[in-house]
Amino acid sequence: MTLADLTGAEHGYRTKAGAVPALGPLDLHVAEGEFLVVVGPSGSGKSTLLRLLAGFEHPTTGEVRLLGHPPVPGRDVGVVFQQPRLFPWRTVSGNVTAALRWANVPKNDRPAHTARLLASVGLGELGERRTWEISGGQQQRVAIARALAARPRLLLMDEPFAALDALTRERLQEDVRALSDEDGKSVVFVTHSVDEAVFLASRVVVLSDRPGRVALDLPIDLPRSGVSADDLRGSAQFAALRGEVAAAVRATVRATVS
Ligand SMILES: Nc1ncnc2c1ncn2[C@@H]1O[C@H](COP(=O)(O)OP(=O)(O)OP(=O)(O)O)[C@@H](O)[C@H]1O
Repeated sequence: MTLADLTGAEHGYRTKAGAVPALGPLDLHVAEGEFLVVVGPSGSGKSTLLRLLAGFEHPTTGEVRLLGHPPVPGRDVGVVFQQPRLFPWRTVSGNVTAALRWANVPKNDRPAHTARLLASVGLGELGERRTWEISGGQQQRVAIARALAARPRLLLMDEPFAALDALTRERLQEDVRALSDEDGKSVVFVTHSVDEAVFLASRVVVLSDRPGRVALDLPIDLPRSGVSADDLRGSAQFAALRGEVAAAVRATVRATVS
């Protein structure tokens, strides 16, 4: 079954200076279990695409459907942003428990769910810390656990690792890849990094310059188990796919400049 569908979807923002066309028209279908990574130049409408899927914005024309219906904010989707946006007055556990409360998980079940979610993002030992007592990478792990709390059918991630150092970023990529594979979780993930896109994705879409349209739609058939992350990143197949995506991104930028 198709999980999410954009059909002839366009979005423009109204500003004092007039309408700003941001995205589309776009036909894009996200299948159940897919890890779709969207790459494109700055301003090509990647965040707008996520906002449409989350139901934060409605298309100016065309249709957006999630499980066959217009998306409703907070229902069926979890969102992770570039900044973790945690509640500083709560502990790490408290941040996840709050999300479980919003998801109407019964009070007695919340401690066990919180422990399971924190363990799944590698934070089993840090539940009692305050959010300022953990690193940026760990804060982003809390944000992921919080987004998963409501068991969303679709996880939307908007450049979630952009502010992290290179090593932390690679560790988080490996963990998110494994997490989505174990869970069969459907993900739409936005990044500027071609390496990150090819490593994470089961499919990469490159958007053209604003208003973004599909410039490349490429299945990524890299093995999702049985190979170490280092071997995968060093493989000839990875290099070939990276080359193909990078060429499409360069072409969108050239089209903008010329
Ligand atoms: N609230 C808004 N009001 C007016 N214009 C907006 C608004 N949000 C985004 N835009 C414009 O819409 C276009 C697409 O923005 P969007 O944030 O979706 O792009 P993006 O690809 O995510 O960019 P980046 O890679 O820089 O984060 C841009 O030209 C942007 O300036």
